[in-house]
Amino acid sequence: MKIFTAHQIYEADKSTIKKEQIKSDELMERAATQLFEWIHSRLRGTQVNIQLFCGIGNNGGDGMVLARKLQEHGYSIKVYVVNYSDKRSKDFLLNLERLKENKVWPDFINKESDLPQISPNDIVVDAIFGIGLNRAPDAWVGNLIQHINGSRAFVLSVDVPSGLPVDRNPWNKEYVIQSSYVLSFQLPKLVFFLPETGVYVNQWEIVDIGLNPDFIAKTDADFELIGRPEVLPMYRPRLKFSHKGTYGHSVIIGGSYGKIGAVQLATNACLSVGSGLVTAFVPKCGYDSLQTAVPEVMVLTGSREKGISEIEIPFEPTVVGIGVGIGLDGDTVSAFGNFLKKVNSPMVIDADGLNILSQNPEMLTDVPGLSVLTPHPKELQRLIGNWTSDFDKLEKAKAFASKYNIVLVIKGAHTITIYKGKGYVNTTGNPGMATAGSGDVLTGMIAGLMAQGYPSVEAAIFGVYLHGLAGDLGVSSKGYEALKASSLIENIGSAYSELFRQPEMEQKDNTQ
Ligand SMILES: NC(=O)C1=CN([C@@H]2O[C@H](COP(=O)(O)OP(=O)(O)OC[C@H]3O[C@@H](n4cnc5c(N)ncnc54)[C@H](O)[C@@H]3O)[C@@H](O)[C@H]2O)[C@@H](O)CC1
Ligand SMILES: Nc1ncnc2c1ncn2[C@@H]1O[C@H](COP(=O)(O)OP(=O)(O)O)[C@@H](O)[C@H]1O
Ligand SMILES: [K+]
Repeated sequence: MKIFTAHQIYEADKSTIKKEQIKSDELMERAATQLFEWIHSRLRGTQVNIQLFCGIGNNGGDGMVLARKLQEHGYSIKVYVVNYSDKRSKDFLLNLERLKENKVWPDFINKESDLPQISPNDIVVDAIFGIGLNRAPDAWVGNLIQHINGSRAFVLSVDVPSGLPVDRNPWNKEYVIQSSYVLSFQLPKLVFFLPETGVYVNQWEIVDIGLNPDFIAKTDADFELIGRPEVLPMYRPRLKFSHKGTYGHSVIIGGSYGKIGAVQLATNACLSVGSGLVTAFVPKCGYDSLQTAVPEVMVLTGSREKGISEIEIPFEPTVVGIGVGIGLDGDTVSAFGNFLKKVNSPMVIDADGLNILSQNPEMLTDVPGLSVLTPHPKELQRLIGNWTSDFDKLEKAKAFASKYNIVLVIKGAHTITIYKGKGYVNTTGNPGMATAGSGDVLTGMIAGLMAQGYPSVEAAIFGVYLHGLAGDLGVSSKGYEALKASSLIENIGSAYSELFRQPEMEQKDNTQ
């Protein structure tokens, strides 16, 4: 699903109004009716106090329509107009009048007003600001937002949490609604998925308001949300008359004394994701344990006992995954640099492989094009330098990936894969995966997919999705705390099956 900027959403609104020859208030009616249906199907008339806080723009207009519908269906409502400006939108005013015709008179809140009582049992509808927010809310509006946040009531935000701009970080972090649930119109917003701004959104859901599908299809987006519909077409089925040679020979290079487990996890994941053959290249100390732990994996060793000091692979691998557990010893760094000069096939580079590159940036030009680099935030910072916000980080990451013609996988709660100026935002995974070795598993999975012929960017997007799905299946039996990296590997097979589960059993993967 595409992720649009605020400007693109306004354009989509306009093109819908033009194409369908409707008036803007009809689109507002349509949007807010969907909000009403969502609430009504859950509350089914339950008498709970619903307090609606509406701004004076179109987000507030949505709130006005919603208030009218709730009132018409007998709900107990209290409506406030947060009167932060005299530039009221046309459709807001129209729907304010319609509400008054229904004999509902909102209270107007301004700078001098007392803050209304909100009980923890109330439902708050947050329709103060939408995607039109273009500066920090005034202090008194900020205080109201803080008051709502402090109420412990369930807060349902219309389109976006009020105070959260969609294309940048908030001006004032305190002046943003902490949403229990966001009903967002038509397309998801990038801020829902970034570490600094995603914290304002507990859960979200898309409300389809029928914006012009042709416009959406033909408009290029800088970011795309990756769910099952996006990854399914990437899947490469196994062929009846295939053999292990069809699915590539992966080589995983890494490990040092005390860190052989990283290679064990990566090779095992590589096999489990479907690589035809897997060879590990490790220092001598890793030989016995690897051969015992993963008998399917072939093992080559270097000449040293505890670390890698030269890398010789006596055949042409389909793909190389390098860096897990490899360490930063001087001889290892030289071996890594020399190997980069020799290798032609795209690689997956992780962990200390990335740290070696950060410390020796001249080596970056030897990284084969279309290689996949998989940094966690700290490793990314070492590679691209400091950033001032998540938006700045993404710009820098895009420039870095384009400069070296690589795929950059920025790992996190919503891992973002960057390639050719576009970002692909993952939707699977959970905090149970914040555990030692889960990144090693991802390295093996992406390498194993590349070995099978997935183009690098698809291997990264598909691998990240499948890795997160394996984690989601893992927690359903193990819980968050007990999930280990090896549990991810155990669940790779089920994750593949889950991809093809019938839609009627489907669950929405739209929670944080
Ligand atoms: N355009 C359409 O046809 C549709 C728009 N919809 C709603 O419209 C919203 C966008 O509406 P608007 O563009 O009117 O914008 P908002 O309702 O988000 O904001 C209202 C106006 O307040 C002003 N403003 C921005 N920041 C401010 C601040 N800090 N303090 C004081 N004033 C500030 C701006 O001029 C802005 O246009 C969407 O989020 C969505 O809820 C929906 O009704 C769906 C259809
Ligand atoms: N809170 C989280 N939600 C979803 N996925 C997570 C979360 N925390 C970590 N992960 C995933 O787990 C992996 C951790 O990788 P990494 O930090 O390299 O771990 P390690 O170095 O221990 O292998 C990444 O793929 C990341 O996206
Ligand atoms: K809002």
